[in-house]
Amino acid sequence: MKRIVIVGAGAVGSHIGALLTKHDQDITLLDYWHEHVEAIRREGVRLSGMSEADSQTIRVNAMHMAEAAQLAHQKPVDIAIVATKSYDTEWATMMIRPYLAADGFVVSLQNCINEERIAGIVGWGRTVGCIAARISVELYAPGQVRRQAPTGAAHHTVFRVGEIHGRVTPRVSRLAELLSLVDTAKVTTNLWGERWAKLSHNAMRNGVAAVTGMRGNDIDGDEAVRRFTIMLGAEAVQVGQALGYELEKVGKIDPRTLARADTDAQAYQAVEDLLVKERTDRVRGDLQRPSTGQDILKGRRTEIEFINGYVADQGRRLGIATPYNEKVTRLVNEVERGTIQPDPRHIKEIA
Ligand SMILES: NC(=O)C1=CN([C@@H]2O[C@H](COP(=O)(O)OP(=O)(O)OC[C@H]3O[C@@H](n4cnc5c(N)ncnc54)[C@H](OP(=O)(O)O)[C@@H]3O)[C@@H](O)[C@H]2O)C=CC1
Ligand SMILES: CC(C)(CO)C(=O)C(=O)O
Repeated sequence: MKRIVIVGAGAVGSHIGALLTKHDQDITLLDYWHEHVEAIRREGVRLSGMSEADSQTIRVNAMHMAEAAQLAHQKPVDIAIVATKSYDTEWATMMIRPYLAADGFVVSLQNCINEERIAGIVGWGRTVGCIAARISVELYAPGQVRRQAPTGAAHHTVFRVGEIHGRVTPRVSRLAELLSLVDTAKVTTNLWGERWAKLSHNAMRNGVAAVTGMRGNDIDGDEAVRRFTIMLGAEAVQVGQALGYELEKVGKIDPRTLARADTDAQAYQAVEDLLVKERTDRVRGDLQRPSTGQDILKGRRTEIEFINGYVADQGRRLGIATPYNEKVTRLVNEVERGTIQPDPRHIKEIA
């Protein structure tokens, strides 16, 4: 059996680690947050979801980051899943590197585009990417994770695992098989197109949640805020396409339509209809809050420079204007510094 260590047991890491453990996999969670690790050791990971039936408590092997050196006395790590925030990627990879098996590898199970950061430490050959599309989890108390997206059905694949070069290898096939114990999973031959599509999705929702303090369904329910998210998405897709990526769908939205939505009224309407429909169809629960919004509530650093900030940086490099992504990045920075408080008006006034 493969030994899997999850470095960064936040909402995503704890959720996946608990469900893999439930399916008898060899999982170790590794995290800095003392109370969280202690709560898991005492009581297990408490999962809840959109219905009562989703509630369960699973005992999981958890280690404090300060105990990581103990790994030297244990079975080498076959798969290290990095599920930290993007700004913690380098040290997390550096920390786990000495404990990897000879053929061990590191998987970025994060948002944003962190594979190059990981490859800089363990090499491209030991780097794998995995997108988690529509999992919507929140670590709202030590050891307690709530999910606000239904589990994937036949029409939606949650985990998309891919090699950097796009070929289907035994190790990514095996990883997708493992993740399918948690939810729907597949191997993608288009990791970069998936990554940029998810980045565009996050560019639409995460910064806006942080600046407004709004939850996912409220964002889609407000015409002015919704307009702003569509502009963000259009810019993000334009930049991704200019970089040469063949973007996959952004949520349910065709990227070519989204790219035109800032100038073409028909394209705009098509995107808006989909966003409104997602809300009606309840593709996310009412408690769902994009992770950057969760960070603000918790008074923690956000990944904004890796989401909207990154889109704006790449746009600048290519000579593509990204005023909406620039603006939301600046606003989130101000919220983080406490010079403004989260409020929908920051966005509504511009939109
Ligand atoms: N949440 C989601 O639905 C999704 C998230 N992602 C991505 O996955 C990656 C991990 O995100 P996510 O799991 O949401 O991150 P979390 O914010 O849940 O956890 C990240 C880390 O923050 C610390 N932490 C979290 N909450 C607290 C708290 N209240 N007090 C003290 N420390 C806390 C923990 O340890 P430490 O102290 O070591 O920082 C934890 O490992 C990111 O790249 C994110 O964008 C991708 C898809 C969906
Ligand atoms: C759930 C989703 C897609 C919301 O933007 C996400 O990835 C996040 O919260 O970071």
